[in-house]
Amino acid sequence: MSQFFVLAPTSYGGRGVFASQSIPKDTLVHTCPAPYASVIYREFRKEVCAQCFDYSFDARRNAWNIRLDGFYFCSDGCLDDWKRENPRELIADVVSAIDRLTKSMVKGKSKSNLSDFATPSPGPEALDTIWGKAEQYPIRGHPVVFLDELELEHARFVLSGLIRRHADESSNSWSDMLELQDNELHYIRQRPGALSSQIRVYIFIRLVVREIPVLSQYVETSDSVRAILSRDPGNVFGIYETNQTGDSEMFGWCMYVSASFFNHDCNPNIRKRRSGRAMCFYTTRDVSPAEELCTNYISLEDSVTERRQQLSSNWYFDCGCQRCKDELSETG
Ligand SMILES: C[S@@+](CC[C@H](N)C(=O)[O-])C[C@H]1O[C@@H](n2cnc3c(N)ncnc32)[C@H](O)[C@@H]1O
Repeated sequence: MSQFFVLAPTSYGGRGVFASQSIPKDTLVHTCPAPYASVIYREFRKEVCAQCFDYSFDARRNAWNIRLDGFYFCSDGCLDDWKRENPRELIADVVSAIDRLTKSMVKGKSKSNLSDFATPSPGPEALDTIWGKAEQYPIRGHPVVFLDELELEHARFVLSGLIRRHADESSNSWSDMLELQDNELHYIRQRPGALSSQIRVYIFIRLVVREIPVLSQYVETSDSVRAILSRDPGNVFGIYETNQTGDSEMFGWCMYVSASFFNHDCNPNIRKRRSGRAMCFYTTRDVSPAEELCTNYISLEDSVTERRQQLSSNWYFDCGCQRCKDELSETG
């Protein structure tokens, strides 16, 4: 995997990343060059470069930067990189299908047709049955399923993953993505309404791709959409400005596959830094061989109770780090 580390099981939380040698402070130990799937929130789409995710609105000229097919770029270099790395015509077809369908959504309509998908605290079998029903839901002859703003962002995120799957068909990138931890049950059990929301997203995606055969093959069953949706919670990274200040805004979110194996520690020894499209990890102190390399998923300034609460409700795990153990024993 890397000259610096190996992936191995931990005693407390699935797999982790362990140093395979001594690593000095401030070493770049890993770069994940690009996300597998990503979305920039609608309100930032004209202001954030679609390629390098930098805030690129030119306020001095009060003008948008370079534009192509509804995407905005900070430079010709970013535009060229984007054209080289992405299937432009396919993306344009998806964007125009989303725009068309969004215009014909009628608020409140069709939500009621989907009420039989709601169920409290389902087990794995109940989930399979519900998703099976969603696959049979007739999309023709019904009003377009209504998605709220965040559901639309989820649909865009999943579609970016399906487009990536198609574009990278000759590589192992889809099977690599499937290696990420699946958090479906935790997420759905903790968030009432999450399952019916995911089903609406799936049905909307079926509508988006119904005239796009290279993508419609991936939604005949719900497996691929479900695979992305169930790896989104607990694995994705927010897109923030690179020179992050305390009050920096989140522009959207990304799924970085090889960057998602670092566990959390409330006393981490690596830090992440986005560099354009890439996510980079640096050591924050000297690391010994066999030490686990851990980053932090949350702010480290909060109390042990607050940190554990955040990790439990937003990341779906009870933190097993040494700092939590020490502070919990101090607080009794
Ligand atoms: C982004 S993944 C990290 C890689 C993961 N361990 C795996 O095997 O794919 C986040 C998940 O790792 C586990 N995890 C990470 N940090 C942890 C910690 N400090 N305590 C307990 N579990 C942790 C949790 O299951 C969490 O949902």
